[in-house]
Amino acid sequence: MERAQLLRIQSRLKRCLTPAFCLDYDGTLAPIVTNPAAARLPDGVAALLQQLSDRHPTAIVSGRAVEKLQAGRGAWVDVPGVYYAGSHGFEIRGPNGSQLNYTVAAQLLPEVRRALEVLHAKLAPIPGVQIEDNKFVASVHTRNVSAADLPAVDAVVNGLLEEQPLLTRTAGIHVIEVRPQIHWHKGKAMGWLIKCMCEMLGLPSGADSRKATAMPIFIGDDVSDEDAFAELRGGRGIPIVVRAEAPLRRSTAAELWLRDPQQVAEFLAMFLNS
Ligand SMILES: O=P(O)(O)OC[C@H]1O[C@H](O[C@H]2O[C@H](CO)[C@@H](O)[C@H](O)[C@H]2O)[C@H](O)[C@@H](O)[C@@H]1O
Repeated sequence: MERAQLLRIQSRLKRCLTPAFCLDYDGTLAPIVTNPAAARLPDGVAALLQQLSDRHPTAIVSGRAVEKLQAGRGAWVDVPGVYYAGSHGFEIRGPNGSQLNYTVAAQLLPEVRRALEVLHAKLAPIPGVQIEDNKFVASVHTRNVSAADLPAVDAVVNGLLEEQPLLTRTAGIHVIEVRPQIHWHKGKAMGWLIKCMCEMLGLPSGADSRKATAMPIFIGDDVSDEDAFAELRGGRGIPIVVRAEAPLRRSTAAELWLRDPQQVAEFLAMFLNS
C-alpha cells in the first residue's frame, strides 16, 4: 500500500478508539480458485485473524454460509474470537460460544430451499454449472460454463424468479446468486455487526458514540462488497477494494486499494506490529 494511502488511514484512525475489521473471505482472505469448494485461507492467516481479534473487533463478512466458515470439523476459518456475517449478511453469529445468533428473512428460507431444488433439476443438463448451497443464498457458479451456454443459465434463473418473486438475483465473479428480495446486504449487516461487537466487547455502542469508538475497515473484492464500501464513504470508515489492477475511480465505491490476498495479510499484520 502506498504511503499516501497509509497516511489517510492513520489520520482517520486517530479519531477513534479502535479499528473494527470487516473482511470478505473469497478473493480477499482466501485466493480465488476454480473450484469454489476448495477456497482456503493461506498458511498463517488464521493465526493472524486470531491475533487481530484479540486486539480489535474482527468479523468475516461473506457470501458463504456461516457453517462453512465458523467452527467445527472442516470449518474454513474456525478462529474463536472472530464474528461472522454469512450468506451476504443474512446470518450473523458471534464468536464460538457467544449468544449472538441473528438471522434476517428466516421466513424466506423455504423459498431458497425450493429454488435450490429447481436450479439443480433445470441446470443439470448444462455442462460446467456448479450450484452451491449458502443457506440463505443459492449460488450458481458459471466459471466453468462455456460462453455459448451462459444465456441458457440466465434463462433458467430468470424463469425461477418469475415463479418465486420473493427472491431476487445478484451477480458476483462468475457467479449468479439467488437470495431473498429484501433491503439487506453486506453494508447493512456490517453496521449491525459493529454495534453488536461494541456491545459485547464493552465498548461505547450508542449510535453517536460509536463513531468515536470503532472505525470500520472493510476489505473486499467482489460486487456484493460495494454495498459495504458505499456505507463507509465520506469518512464514515475505510473502504478498501482488492483488485489485481488499480481500480478506475468510477468502478468502485472503495477509497483505497490492495492488490491481492497476500497484500491484505501484510496490511492486517501491520496492525499487530504498531
Ligand atoms: O463474499 P465472499 O466471501 O467473497 O463470497 C462471494 C462468493 O465467493 C465464492 O465464489 C467465488 O470464489 C470461488 C473460490 O475462489 C470462485 O471459484 C468463484 O468463481 C467466485 O465467484 C463462493 O463460492 C460464492 O458462493 C460466494 O458468494
